[in-house]
Amino acid sequence: MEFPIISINHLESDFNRISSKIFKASQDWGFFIVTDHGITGASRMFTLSREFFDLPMDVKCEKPLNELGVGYDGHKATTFAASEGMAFGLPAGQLSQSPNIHSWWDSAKLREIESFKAQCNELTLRILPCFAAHMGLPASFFAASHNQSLPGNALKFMKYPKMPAEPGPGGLAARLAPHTDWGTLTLLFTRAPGLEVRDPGNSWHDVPVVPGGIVVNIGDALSFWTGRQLKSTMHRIAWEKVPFDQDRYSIPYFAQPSFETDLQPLTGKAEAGCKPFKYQEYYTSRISLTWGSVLRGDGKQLDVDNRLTQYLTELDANDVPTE
Ligand SMILES: O=C(O)CCC(=O)C(=O)O
Ligand SMILES: [Fe+2]
Repeated sequence: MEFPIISINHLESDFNRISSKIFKASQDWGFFIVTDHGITGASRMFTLSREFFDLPMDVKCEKPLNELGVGYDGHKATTFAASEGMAFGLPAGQLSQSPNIHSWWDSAKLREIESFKAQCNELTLRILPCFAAHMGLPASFFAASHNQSLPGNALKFMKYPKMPAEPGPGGLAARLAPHTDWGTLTLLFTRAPGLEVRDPGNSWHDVPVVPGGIVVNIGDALSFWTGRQLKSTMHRIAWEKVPFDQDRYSIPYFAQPSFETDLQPLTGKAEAGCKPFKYQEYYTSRISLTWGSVLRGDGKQLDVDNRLTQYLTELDANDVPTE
């Protein structure tokens, strides 16, 4: 089974053909890679990411991640993730007003982040109409709920630091445990292998590294909203896929609908237990499951991880046959 790689150079002029490929890949895999997307500046983002993560830990920790998805999400070496992150949430143009950005991110750097976020947002607004078109909906149907109000779309710099030794049996499960994303679409910038996804046959499949390509995946919100016509697919970064003595960097961009978006299943398996709810309800439950202890500052991460693992297992059981 070939992992879908789709050039979107002529998306607007050859809309039916290219949007069909995107729709089909999202139904079958929930994942695909886009090339010829026009986004520039990813290298500069990786440079900023490295420079920031190289700062001393106590400096980075001054502004820990908040519930609006802004700040440093560090110290994580748990059963869920062995990573640190710097998240830039909020709707377009609002970062400079956030009290949660460390001063190392001066106004010039924040302008660069905002302009990269704006390019990612534009790409999101090009891809979302592909789904609407194939579901008999107005082109702007999904796009209209994005980016004007909270929570906005989040760019996140991620570093999975190298480890002093290979984790043994019973040690950390993965650099990033199997999970689904919460929002509508994720764009992932990465140059390093390591990401695996569930393929349509439910086996783990390596996501190829395509130079200049962006990995795109469907998140839970879009999957619920489309009555699970589009798949929100489990993905992970296993230890064996990245040498333990190497750092790994990546930059996901998480597009999200506004909090008040009603995720009423539009079509499909609405009757199969998909109850309607607002995106805010889902966001709040996922943020507390994933980052609860980070936000409370009590360090009880393991407990949170167990609940998240259980929750994701249940979600997985609804979506795909168990092994
Ligand atoms: O770092 C990666 O390649 C994947 C990141 C990811 O899946 C996530 O942050 O949700
Ligand atoms: Fe993810």
